Amino acid sequence: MLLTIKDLSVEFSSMQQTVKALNHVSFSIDQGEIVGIVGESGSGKSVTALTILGLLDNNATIKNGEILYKGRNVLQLHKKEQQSLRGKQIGMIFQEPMTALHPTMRIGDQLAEVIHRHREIAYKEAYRQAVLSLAEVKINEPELVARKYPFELSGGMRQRVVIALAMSAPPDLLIADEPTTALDVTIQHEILKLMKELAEKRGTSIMLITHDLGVVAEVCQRVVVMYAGEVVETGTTDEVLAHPVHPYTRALIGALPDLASPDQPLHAIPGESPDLRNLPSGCVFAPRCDRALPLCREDHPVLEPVPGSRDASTGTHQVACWVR
Ligand SMILES: Nc1ncnc2c1ncn2[C@@H]1O[C@H](COP(=O)(O)OP(=O)(O)OP(=O)(O)O)[C@@H](O)[C@H]1O
Ligand code: NI
Repeated sequence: MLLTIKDLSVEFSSMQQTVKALNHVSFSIDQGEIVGIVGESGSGKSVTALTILGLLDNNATIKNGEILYKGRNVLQLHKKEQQSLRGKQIGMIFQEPMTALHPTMRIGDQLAEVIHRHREIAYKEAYRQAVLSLAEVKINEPELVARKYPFELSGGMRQRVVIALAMSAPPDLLIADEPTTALDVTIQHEILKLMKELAEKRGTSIMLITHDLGVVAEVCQRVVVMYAGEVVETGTTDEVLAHPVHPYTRALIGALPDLASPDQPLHAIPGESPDLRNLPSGCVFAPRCDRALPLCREDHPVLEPVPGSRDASTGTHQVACWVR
């Protein structure tokens, strides 16, 4: 495994209250694998990414767990080592491409600068490779674009540049947090396809954070479904989409726009996610669950292999639900 997260719990203290953002989160990402992390707003997707990257806010405390990257616990690295891990071994892409770009530096220079630093090659050669990397992310007329400033490009073009930057080291793992959310739908598909192609070509793993199960279905081999700071279901994308077990996963699938009958309204999931300052003692989803038993309100279910599932032999399909 390239990345293994074991039993990770993270809390934030703000205004004398404790927000339990992550509770015993465990999952792993294999070499070359594209894994989707899906869940509604506030489920802990970004906090998971920021913990891996060592970028948590100062009011965060890691209460429990470890994050093994190539067998080393990144939570025990010094600031300097974490910094060199970021960018060089683990690339990052966030929702808003402008935040990753220097506003007053030409595209080619930004890329060349990073390539020069990471690959330790002369600047002139780095610039030549920068132009090549623009061509690799399917930017037409790369020499011309290299001489432009970020504001001169469209949102989709900027995100392509950010992908080129993030892949320049080149990293073994790319963490992409809602990389296409700010883009319009046709551009979204192009960017996802590009990320998938590049990852396959280079053997890069991707942790793709999204609230959109449709995105997961399009590019991810495996999926981790999060709810209120917990992993509630995980497995191969095919298995989880075809045989979802957790009522929350089922609800997410039910909320997908039905391509066969586009006139159907979207099914929103009724109810609200729990208050992370005051979590229920039983299952976190029980208050919204239409199949909840008395047991579900009392006892907290943990992730366990789904009995009888196609993947049961390898134990990859797992669910945290009493009604499985
Ligand atoms: N610095 C912080 N201080 C206090 N609470 C925080 C802080 N950062 C995150 N949180 C809380 O942690 C929880 C998880 O947040 P996170 O950003 O991981 O959600 P998410 O799944 O990425 O949601 P979204 O889809 O909206 O990006 C939220 O309730 C959020 O309010
Ligand atoms: Ni987020």
